Amino acid sequence: MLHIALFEPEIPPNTGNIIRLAANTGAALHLIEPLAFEMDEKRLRRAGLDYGEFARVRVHRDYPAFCQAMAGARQFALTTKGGPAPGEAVFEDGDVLLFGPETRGLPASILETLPAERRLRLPMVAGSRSLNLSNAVAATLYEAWRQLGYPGANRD
Ligand SMILES: C[S@@+](CC[C@H](N)C(=O)[O-])C[C@H]1O[C@@H](n2cnc3c(N)ncnc32)[C@H](O)[C@@H]1O
Repeated sequence: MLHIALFEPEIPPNTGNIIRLAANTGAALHLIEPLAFEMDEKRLRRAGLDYGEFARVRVHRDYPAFCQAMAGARQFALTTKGGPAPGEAVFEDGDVLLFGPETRGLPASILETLPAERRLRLPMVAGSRSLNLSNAVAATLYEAWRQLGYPGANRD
């Protein structure tokens, strides 16, 4: 299973899109606190999500707690300051795809802990600043899932 991790996400509709994306692809979703919003069932329903989609979401109290929970898993950080594109990485079952908050990106203190080949950047044309968070997650997750052969997918 692939793991998506959102570090301190700020914008509820982005997280809502990513909850649906995780449910659609069989990925696990990890939200790393503090969150800029509440994740209760009533709000999720209002956002068009159902409880089944929320069931695969785990909330972690901070980044060290997340690392402890995911000990042994390889983390790939997605950053506008990164190097190789996701298509140049080789993903494995159990990998973590880690994304930063909408207004700040991932802090240097986290990026510095990862080797350069695990800091990835989605290519953009010159002059672009960044992709929307949920688009960045979708593009990266689909590349990783493709590399694994789309396990669990109904391909009829
Ligand atoms: C809206 S962006 C953050 C923008 C922030 N000002 C920055 O430069 O990092 C939110 C998150 O989406 C991901 N992201 C957006 N565009 C990306 C890109 N071109 N390559 C890799 N990750 C990207 C990163 O994880 C980023 O932290």
